[in-house]
Amino acid sequence: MSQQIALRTDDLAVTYTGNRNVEALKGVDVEFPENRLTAIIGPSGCGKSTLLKSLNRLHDIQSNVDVSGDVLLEGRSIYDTDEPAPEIRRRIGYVPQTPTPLPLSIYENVAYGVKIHGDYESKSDLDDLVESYLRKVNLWEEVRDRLETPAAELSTGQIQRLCLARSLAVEPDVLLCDEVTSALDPISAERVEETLESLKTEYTIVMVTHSMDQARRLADEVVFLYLGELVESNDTRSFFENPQRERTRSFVRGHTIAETDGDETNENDAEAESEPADEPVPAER
Ligand SMILES: Nc1ncnc2c1ncn2[C@@H]1O[C@H](COP(=O)(O)OP(=O)(O)OP(=O)(O)O)[C@@H](O)[C@H]1O
Repeated sequence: MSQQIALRTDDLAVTYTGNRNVEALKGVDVEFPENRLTAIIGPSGCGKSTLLKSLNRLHDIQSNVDVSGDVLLEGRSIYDTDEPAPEIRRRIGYVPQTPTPLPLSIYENVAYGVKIHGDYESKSDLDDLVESYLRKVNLWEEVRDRLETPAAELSTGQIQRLCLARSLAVEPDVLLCDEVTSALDPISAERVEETLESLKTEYTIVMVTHSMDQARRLADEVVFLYLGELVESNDTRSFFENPQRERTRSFVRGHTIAETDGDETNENDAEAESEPADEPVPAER
């Protein structure tokens, strides 16, 4: 059965123009299948966040960023279009690393999203929708008795799930998640992972992560970037068990060793970044 493609890039290039030009993405062609979770991985500075932000035109709000090529949502350009950028960002939601609740109650944080989408007729409809989105992110049971308290009183992990609920409430087609567990303690991170696991059959999710373990656990597909270029993208099992490129093998091996040692930073980063992309790496020990 062939997989539907929700989102894809076409020769996407991004350059930061400032005191010096930084080519952060160089002609990237990558596909994100519908209702699957795709992890974007790669060493620090390889362009993961730049790619994620290109996928819903977040660079528009920054000066000094040149974007060329294209991003297509269900086959239609999100750059060459009359569709307003806020509507594009509603359809392709972005969840940042550090969650920021609105200075409102728990209820109103989610209701805010529903009101943007406008798909309710009565207060009771709104109540039902708020409950359903809080249930989707596994937060309902934890907050049902205190919906009117300020969202800021929740724990960071609960706030992250609340922000996910708010993003879902505008009914996006795609959800972009930028290292959404990295600011959380392990238990809160686990709850957010459980939430993403339950959402991924219903939404197309694209997630940047530094953790190979997290990519293995959660992702259906993996995209590996290196120095702004796409090295390899494949289903998760093939990616980790049968990488096609030497660069991928080297990166996965380095991370596996680092994570086994309890350090999720990539010990290979410095070494990897100093090597030209197509230089052969030593054979696996
Ligand atoms: N606003 C900016 N202005 C200039 N250069 C930038 C800007 N943002 C990112 N860069 C540069 O673009 C390149 C890619 O950065 P990006 O943040 O996309 O990498 P990343 O893979 O997400 O990194 P990390 O894993 O450390 O978060 C890096 O060289 C970075 O220094």
